[in-house]
Amino acid sequence: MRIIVDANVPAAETCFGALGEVVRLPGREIDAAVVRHADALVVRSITRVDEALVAGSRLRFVGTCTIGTDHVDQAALARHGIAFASAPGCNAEAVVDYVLVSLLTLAERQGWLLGKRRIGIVGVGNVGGRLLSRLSALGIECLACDPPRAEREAAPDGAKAFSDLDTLIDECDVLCLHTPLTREGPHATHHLLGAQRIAELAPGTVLLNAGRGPCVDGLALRQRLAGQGDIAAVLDVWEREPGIDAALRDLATLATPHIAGYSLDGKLRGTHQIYNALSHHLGQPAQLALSELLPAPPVARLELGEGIAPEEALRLCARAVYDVRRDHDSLRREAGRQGIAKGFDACRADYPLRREFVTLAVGLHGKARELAPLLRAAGFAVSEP
Ligand SMILES: NC(=O)C1=CN([C@@H]2O[C@H](COP(=O)(O)OP(=O)(O)OC[C@H]3O[C@@H](n4cnc5c(N)ncnc54)[C@H](O)[C@@H]3O)[C@@H](O)[C@H]2O)C=CC1
Ligand SMILES: O=C(O)C(=O)[C@H](O)COP(=O)(O)O
Repeated sequence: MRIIVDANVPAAETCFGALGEVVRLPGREIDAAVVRHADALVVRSITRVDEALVAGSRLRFVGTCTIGTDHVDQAALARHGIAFASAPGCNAEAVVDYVLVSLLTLAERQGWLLGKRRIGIVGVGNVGGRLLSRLSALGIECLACDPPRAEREAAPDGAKAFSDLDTLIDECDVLCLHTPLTREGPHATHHLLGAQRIAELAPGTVLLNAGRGPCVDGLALRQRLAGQGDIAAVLDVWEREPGIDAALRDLATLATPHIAGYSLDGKLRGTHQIYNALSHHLGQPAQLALSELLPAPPVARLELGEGIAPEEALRLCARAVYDVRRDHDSLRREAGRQGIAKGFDACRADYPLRREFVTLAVGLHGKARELAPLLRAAGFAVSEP
């Protein structure tokens, strides 16, 4: 059994080595010639899995260790009788950490309080739903937009859990996009934020996209940022990755190379979900538990004494786990050194160790104990001695 695995999949040998011979390759080098003599293929989001890749191969299983599946032509796999699995929700907590750190960073730079902003969440699935829960627990006012869910979950009394996108644009200070990329159907998301909606954003709005790049019209956004300069953008995903628009990157307040979900925890969950799926496909029991793959966190504990303001405490704890400014700076630096596309990929291939908020235990002392509900709501493990 020959299993081709993307070189960016952590713990590949540990997991898939138990099921067959593992051959590791950079995702962009996985082509039809490589796949021809493989039985299983394990990818991340940068390998386009389509008719041209799989036709003529003896593949029986394809797994993507990612949430997004827009790089996989599932109809082509079905035509060739190839089983498919993805990893729903695997890195959703990491994306929520990314959003919180980014907004806390922006709040610090621009001099506002996150707690005073109204946040619109577009796409309320595994990522958006967790974001909504954490922000609501923090006492932050949120509006949620998810037309497919609104249709499925319409309440008999007509009560509305969801708003439409134009209401979010009118009423929110921050818009967070967490939609999949779809190009067809009544709720297609390609250029969901197109030129007209971008023109309608009120001055001062923050637009954060951690879904897929083509959900936003990058040219229209660049023109708005360059022309009026009165909104702010936090962009993790881009049209035409890795050859992204350098001018748009320069105009974004925070610009990162598609790493919102790149916690070690999230990546290992993705590997483990596909390991389970392939084991199941082969009719073998999965022997490895996820807990066996995760190391101890590098920063396990932080002690807070009194005298620290609530949002400052949040920012401090968040940055002890993950500081988004590092990823913003490394994209700029590596693009300068290697060119935009190579730099973008290099930042992702050599991504430093990052864990999730839940791995940080926060000790609270004296009056700082009052911060316990806030820090728990943000996702940290809090202990009050
Ligand atoms: N930047 C990054 O590193 C990452 C990006 N992602 C992206 O985020 C996307 C969302 O992830 P999950 O929440 O786990 O997916 P999910 O499938 O659990 O949720 C997506 C939600 O979007 C909703 N939706 C679909 N069309 C919509 C529209 N036109 N307007 C508003 N809502 C719409 C769906 O009904 C669903 O509830 C993924 O498909 C992936 O593309 C996911 C993980 C990491
Ligand atoms: O899970 C997803 O969906 C993502 O966007 C991934 O975090 C992207 O990671 P790569 O597949 O590009 O390594």
